[in-house]
Amino acid sequence: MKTMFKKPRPSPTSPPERTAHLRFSGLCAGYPGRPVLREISAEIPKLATTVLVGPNGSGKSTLLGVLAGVIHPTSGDLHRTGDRPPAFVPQRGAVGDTLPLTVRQTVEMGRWSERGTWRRLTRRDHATVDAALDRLEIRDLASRQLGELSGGQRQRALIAQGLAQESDLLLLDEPTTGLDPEARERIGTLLTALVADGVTVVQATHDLEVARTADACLLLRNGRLAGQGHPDRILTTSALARVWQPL
Ligand SMILES: Nc1ncnc2c1ncn2[C@@H]1O[C@H](COP(=O)(O)OP(=O)(O)OP(=O)(O)O)[C@@H](O)[C@H]1O
Repeated sequence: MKTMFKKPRPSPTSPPERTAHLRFSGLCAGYPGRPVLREISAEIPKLATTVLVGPNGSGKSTLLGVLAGVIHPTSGDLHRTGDRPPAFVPQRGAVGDTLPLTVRQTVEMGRWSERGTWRRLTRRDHATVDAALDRLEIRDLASRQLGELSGGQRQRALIAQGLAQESDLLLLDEPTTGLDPEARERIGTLLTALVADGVTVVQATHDLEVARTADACLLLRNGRLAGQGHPDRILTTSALARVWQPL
């Protein structure tokens, strides 16, 4: 697998196109004894929101894991622009309720990749953590235990941890699942604002309403790409019926 971090230089003769933040081809990945992603080739546009849509088990989380660098592809090429590692916000359910961590400690973990696990946080790290808490409007929850929070509050703490990484690529696994409409809208508004601030956002979602507001969509079925492009063009009634029909 090749991973490139340099910004591609546009050729003066190439036609204008939306720059890709990530580009991958022939990507295969999975778990020991369980291949999941099969020959996926697609692009994630820079400074845009992209949704990964597909039935349970279609490979959305696995693809996010590959883009985050936590799952290594078994074959294929992955090219990434930007010089900071991606920030990955896992599914809320994947984070233990019983972890003895406060909200502030959870968000501080977002500085570990920069600072190292056991090094003291600098004044700048603390300022970054405070800014992330403020952005998610959870500064008043900073000393509460993660396990005592509501689902929406915990989700905001995990997103704040992602923001504290100060990456230009934010990957989120179902950030709005199980949230009430107000919490969902709050997160949607935040993600749109992040794009305006220079962040490329990719989220896996089951929420077709959220998906239709994205700039781009990758539709997955059984580990294969069933479509990519603007949600209006990809999430048609017939495509959804085809993708959701039993295998
Ligand atoms: N850690 C793991 N070890 C083995 N198999 C796994 C593991 N995680 C996921 N799988 C399997 O990989 C396949 C794809 O799972 P994945 O979580 O990527 O799908 P998904 O589209 O995100 O699903 P969902 O919508 O249910 O979250 C499934 O068959 C799943 O059982």
